[in-house]
Amino acid sequence: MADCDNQEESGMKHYCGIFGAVAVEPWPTQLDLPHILTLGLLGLQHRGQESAGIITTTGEEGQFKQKKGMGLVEQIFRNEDMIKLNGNMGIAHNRYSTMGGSELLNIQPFVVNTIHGKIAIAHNGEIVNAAELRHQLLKSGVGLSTDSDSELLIQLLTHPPSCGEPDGANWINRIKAMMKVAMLSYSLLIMYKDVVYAVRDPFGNRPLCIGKILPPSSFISVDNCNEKDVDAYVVSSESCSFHAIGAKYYRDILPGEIIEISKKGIKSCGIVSRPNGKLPAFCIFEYVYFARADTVFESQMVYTARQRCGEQLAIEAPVEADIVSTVPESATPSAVEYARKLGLPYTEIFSKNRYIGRTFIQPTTRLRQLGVAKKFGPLTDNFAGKRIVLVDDSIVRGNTMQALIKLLKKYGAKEVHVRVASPPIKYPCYMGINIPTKEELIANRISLQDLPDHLCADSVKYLTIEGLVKAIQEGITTTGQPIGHCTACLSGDYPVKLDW
Ligand SMILES: O=P(O)(O)OC[C@H]1O[C@H](OP(=O)(O)OP(=O)(O)O)[C@H](O)[C@@H]1O
Ligand SMILES: NC(=O)CC[C@H](N)C(=O)O
Ligand code: SF4
Ligand SMILES: [Mg+2]
Repeated sequence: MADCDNQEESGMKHYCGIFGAVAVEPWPTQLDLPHILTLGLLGLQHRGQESAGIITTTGEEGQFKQKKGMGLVEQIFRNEDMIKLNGNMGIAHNRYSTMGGSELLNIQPFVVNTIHGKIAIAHNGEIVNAAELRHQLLKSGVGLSTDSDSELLIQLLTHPPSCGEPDGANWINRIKAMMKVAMLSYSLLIMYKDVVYAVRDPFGNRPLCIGKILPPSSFISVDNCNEKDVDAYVVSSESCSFHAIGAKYYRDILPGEIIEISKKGIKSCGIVSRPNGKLPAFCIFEYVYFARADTVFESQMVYTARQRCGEQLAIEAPVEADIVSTVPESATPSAVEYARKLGLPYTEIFSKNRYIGRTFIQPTTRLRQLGVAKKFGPLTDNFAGKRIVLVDDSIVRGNTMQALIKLLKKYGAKEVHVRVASPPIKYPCYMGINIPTKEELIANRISLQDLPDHLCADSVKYLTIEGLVKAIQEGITTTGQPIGHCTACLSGDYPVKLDW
């Protein structure tokens, strides 16, 4: 049996969070925009912990104010920064780097000067044809100052579209021209003078939704309110960030849609279609693991979608046991529902230290070999002598699962049956998620047959791809829109043909 105790990395990481806010007229707004943006970013902290930035403007003279820094939101934005960032609108970004190192230079939002004034951009995703776009831009005489793919998008926007601009800058046409050449994935916020544009790539690979801040005493519904009832519009990678600022989820931005937000309200400026009538490819792992459970995507709460995955897992892979438990956090809704479906008691067996982050400095070898014991403590009384079903949302390298089972067995578990609420991850992702190389993925290293032995488990079963897609799509109630999800890391079926 291979020993993974000295490997600490776990999970699929690297996805950014973007957040924007525009106060409605009259300007100057009475709202505290810098705090709204900071709290918005804080609600998206799980999506990016390397660095963060906020850019605001009064929207009047085209000037931007900015604050950027390495680290967590709380460490970067201080009260004195809030005063300096005062404005009527702004965009913000939490970063996990996918292209371009994790350093000051690459912190977003990016700003450039154009012939019409400054523009700023915040990007979540990864451009799959970045190498080709970089080459074309450099060849056309554009100088680039970073290795980031997001800089390519802002540089593309500085170019007037081929149809020309007889009446001055036409940002919708520029955005559409950029969307024609930049291949997924991107959810974007673009700020220019007194307008923020919110954009999702035609496949809708990364999420983006709109919320409304209504007056605190308002009883008006978010769907039926007039524009004059709204204090501000907010845009976010996930609706979970709306709770802390008193905003209500209004709707998702559709795949390929361009939304214009100004002090007058929001306006949809059209939808850029996908090639050959292909279906959308919203990342299914946003549901499985990335997003916070209280987020709403495609009209359903992530927690509820995860519950359905657990229910489907119970249908596909039942097992006789005394208790069902979770690998906290993101697997919990699936575990709870797996237990309910099979009529087994759900019991917590781990206490998780929530303060162990990714930036934890590598300690000495002796301490490092304690592996996940730094992250999880066993609740021994709850499981000693019992047959356990341990549910996790995903297995990537297998480090977490192997170490946890060893811990459970060491403290007296009788049997441990692993049930995974998503299928084996076999392929890399080129769309903004840093999945380990093919060779590091446990599904490519160890056969299903040998996996229980490798993990020290009594049995291991995964949810099927069909089961996962069914569980996710069943809860989507929006009508009239095509539904489709990317499952490329599970199936090898990528939304666009890749050249490498
Ligand atoms: O197979 P591995 O490479 O070890 O990674 C898999 C684990 O990583 C993730 O959890 P994570 O601890 O990142 O966060 P969570 O609290 O959201 O579950 C995921 O939920 C699995 O538990
Ligand atoms: N994870 C992301 O969405 C990253 C955005 C962009 N590719 C960057 O590296 O900055
Ligand atoms: S390959 Fe996997 S992680 Fe990447 S976008 Fe598709 S479903 Fe999401
Ligand atoms: Mg986990």
